[in-house]
Amino acid sequence: MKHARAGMCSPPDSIPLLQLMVQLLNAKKIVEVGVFTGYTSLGMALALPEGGKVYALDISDDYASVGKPFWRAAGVEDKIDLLIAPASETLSGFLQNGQEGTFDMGFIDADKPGYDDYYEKLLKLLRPGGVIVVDNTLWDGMVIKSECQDDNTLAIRALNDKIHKDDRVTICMLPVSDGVTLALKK
Ligand SMILES: C[S@@+](CC[C@H](N)C(=O)[O-])C[C@H]1O[C@@H](n2cnc3c(N)ncnc32)[C@H](O)[C@@H]1O
Repeated sequence: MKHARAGMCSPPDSIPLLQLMVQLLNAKKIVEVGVFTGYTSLGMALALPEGGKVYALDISDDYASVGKPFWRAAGVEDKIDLLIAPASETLSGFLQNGQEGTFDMGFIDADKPGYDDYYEKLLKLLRPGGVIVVDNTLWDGMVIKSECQDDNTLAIRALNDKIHKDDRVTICMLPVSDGVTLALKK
């Protein structure tokens, strides 16, 4: 909370939701795209069973290293693999090394123009019945304001429209925190 950019940290109400998803899915293998303070990684790792893993992807270790002391203090450091690189490359690497269909859950909370690519790659990486959790899908209400035409808003608006029509998934958009869409892979 003392970090200069603490406003990017996910709000507390997203943590019980993520933890419930981990338990409902009996998840053991999770990808998180966008780690920043490590708060959501910590929340999901605490809900994982022994042997479970969060693959935590971020482009910057400046941000991602903020959470490490908290992961250690909570005893979940060995449940989180921090992978520092552009998330698109890391996800492509997972696909290339045969991990398609092996993940239970994905959580997207990174650069908004990258969301569509992360969504497509996560859909391939998830097993049928796995869930992608997409954060910020209400984007502070800007998604319904036609005057908002910046790159971030356009990217989220386009992905919302695409997911709504996407027959590869069953969806539910929740008005939790800044809008959270759950997309279950059929
Ligand atoms: C909104 S923050 C994530 C907040 C996090 N859920 C938390 O609880 O603190 C977004 C993160 O996405 C990361 N990010 C931005 N572009 C990225 C990219 N191309 N690949 C991977 N991570 C990226 C940023 O470095 C930042 O840490």
